[in-house]
Parts: sequence; C-alpha cells; structure tokens
Amino acid sequence: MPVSEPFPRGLRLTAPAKLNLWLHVNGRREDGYHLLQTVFHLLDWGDRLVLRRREDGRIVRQGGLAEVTEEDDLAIRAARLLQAESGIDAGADIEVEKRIPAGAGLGGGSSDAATVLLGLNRLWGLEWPVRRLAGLGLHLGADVPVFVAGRSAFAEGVGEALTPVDLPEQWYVVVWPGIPVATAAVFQAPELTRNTPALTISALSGTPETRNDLQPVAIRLCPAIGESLAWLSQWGQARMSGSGSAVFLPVVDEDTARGIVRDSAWPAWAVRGVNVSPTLRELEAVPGAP
Ligand SMILES: C[C@@](CO)(OP(=O)(O)O)[C@H](O)COP(=O)(O)OP(=O)(O)OC[C@H]1O[C@@H](n2ccc(N)nc2=O)[C@H](O)[C@@H]1O
Ligand SMILES: Nc1ncnc2c1ncn2[C@@H]1O[C@H](COP(=O)(O)OP(=O)(O)O)[C@@H](O)[C@H]1O
Repeated sequence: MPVSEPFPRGLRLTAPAKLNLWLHVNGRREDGYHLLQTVFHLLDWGDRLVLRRREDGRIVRQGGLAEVTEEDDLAIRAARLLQAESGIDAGADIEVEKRIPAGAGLGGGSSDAATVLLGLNRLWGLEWPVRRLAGLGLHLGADVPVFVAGRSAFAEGVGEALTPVDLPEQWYVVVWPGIPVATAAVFQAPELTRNTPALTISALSGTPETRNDLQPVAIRLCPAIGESLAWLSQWGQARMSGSGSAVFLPVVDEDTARGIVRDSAWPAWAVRGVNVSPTLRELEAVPGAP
C-alpha cells in the first residue's frame, strides 16, 4: 500500500470578502494609523485560489489583477514573506481568480494574503499556530489578521485586536459603484472625524447607535458611492463597507437579495454573511487536516 503523503500537494481555497457592518474611528496613533472599532462579517463568497507546492523554491504568480504588479500583489507578498520567515526551501504556484473588486472596502487583497498564509502553512507543513500567522499578516495590512483567524469578529486597535462574535447568517445585497477608493486617501482626509467615543463591550451586547465614520469622506471623494447608497436605501438601511466604495443592504432572504441585484445598474451580488470563513471549512475538509 502506498504511504499517504503527510501534506497535500495542492489546495483549492476561497478567499472570502468581508463587510464592515459599522466602523468608528476613535483616535489616531503617533505613526498615523487610526484606532478603530468595527464589526467584520465574513462572507461566503470571494476570490478563488489554487496553491500548488513547488520543490524548486520559486513563487510563481498565475492570474491575479493585471493592473497590480507581482511585487505589489498581496497574495505573492504573503507567500514571499512566509517563505522568508520560515526559511523553507519549497516554493509554490499561486493562482488567483479575482471576483472581489479591488479598492471596494471588501478586503479582497487582504483576504488573498491571509488565504495564501493559511494554505502555504499547510502545503509546506509548517504547522505555525494561527496567532503567529496573524501576527505576520498584520505586516501586510490591518485587515489581514481577521481573515487568518477566519471568524466574524468585533475588532479594535487598527483592526487586529479581535473578539469573535456570533452574528445571524444574514443575506446582503452588495453594490459596487465601479470606482475604486484608496484606503489611505480616506484616512488622510482633513474632515474625517477621529473622536467617536469608544463603545464598551457591555454596550455592544445591546443595540448601540452605529455608523461608518469613513462614509462621508468616501462619498466626497467618490460621489457614485452616494448615488448607489441612495438607490439601495429604497429597500432599507444601506451603508458603505470599510473605506468604500462598495455599499451593502441587509435583507430578509436570498430571493429578496437576488431580486434587488437583478435591478441594479451597477455590479451587484447577493451574498450571505457567515461566522466561520469558507477557507477554514475547506482546510478542515482536506485529508490529514489537524
Ligand atoms: C478600512 C478597513 C476597514 O476594515 O478596510 P478596507 O476598506 O481597506 O477594506 C481597514 O482598516 C483597512 O485595512 P487595510 O486595507 O488592510 O489597510 P492597510 O493596507 O493596512 O492600510 C492602508 C492605509 O490606510 C491607513 N490606515 C489603515 C488602517 C488603519 N487602522 N488606519 C489607517 O490610517 C494608513 O494610511 C495605511 O497606510
Ligand atoms: N491580490 C490583490 N487583490 C486586490 N488588490 C490587491 C491585491 N494585491 C494588491 N492589491 C492592491 O490593494 C489595493 C486594495 O485592494 P483591496 O484589498 O481589494 O481593497 P480594500 O482595501 O478596499 O478592501 C488594490 O487597489 C490594489 O492596488
């Protein structure tokens, strides 16, 4: 009988998108980064990644965004960083089929990076604990740790201090006004309010008043966000995710979401918010998973 390999040779994984259900800016650190409170709802929808182990040590990019160079691609940067930090001799083919629009506040680049870290940890047999991978991921972006942890969460700090939360499996309509917004430009805007009082954990167990402090700035930078919000608001309380430009609306069920998506003049998706990321579920299903 052939001896089974201890680690898989290849993995097919979803890199999920996220929504920031609300986002408060509570202050600014000396290094310019902002202190936030936010709730991340992970979605059961995202980019599709295929990772294959290589024995020649090369990290080879396949697919991905044409407008992003290999040096800037967060999926490739994540692979190179983990390779350097772990000292492993192996390499990988990294194939990314993009579905999440870039610069939409849906966390696509960060999720690609996190999924590469999780997948290569398995393919390379590194067995790093999640906490260590999340710490490495934070060097790539403030949003990377939540995708590594793989749980919908309340986040503080710059987004890295995570408390998992149990959210209802909510359907959403996500509308993308078609224009990317640069996160740094929103955080740098002089008119951004940076002094929302921090909510306490006990306030969070009730129904505190929430908003996205980045929304007014992003609408000024990209008026199409305001137009898509006004359109979506016909059906309820719509809001922008992260630093934009995507906006979302919670709805009662999948059929309602699909009906609104059909009517949208902008690219739109019917998506389901989940508590556990599809990446974690897919990794658990791989034979030999710990
Ligand atoms: C706003 C949020 C909300 O989830 O998401 P997105 O809209 O980008 O998806 C995140 O805080 C974004 O995280 P991420 O996209 O990883 O941002 P990073 O690459 O770390 O930072 C991009 C730039 O945004 C600013 N930045 C980011 C995060 C933060 N807490 N304070 C900041 O001031 C910094 O100027 C930084 O140089
Ligand atoms: N794999 C990637 N996918 C998407 N964007 C990437 C990737 N690698 C680098 N980027 C860069 O990161 C920027 C932010 O992308 P993304 O993380 O998708 O949006 P956001 O920060 O708004 O959630 C993009 O405009 C692009 O220049």
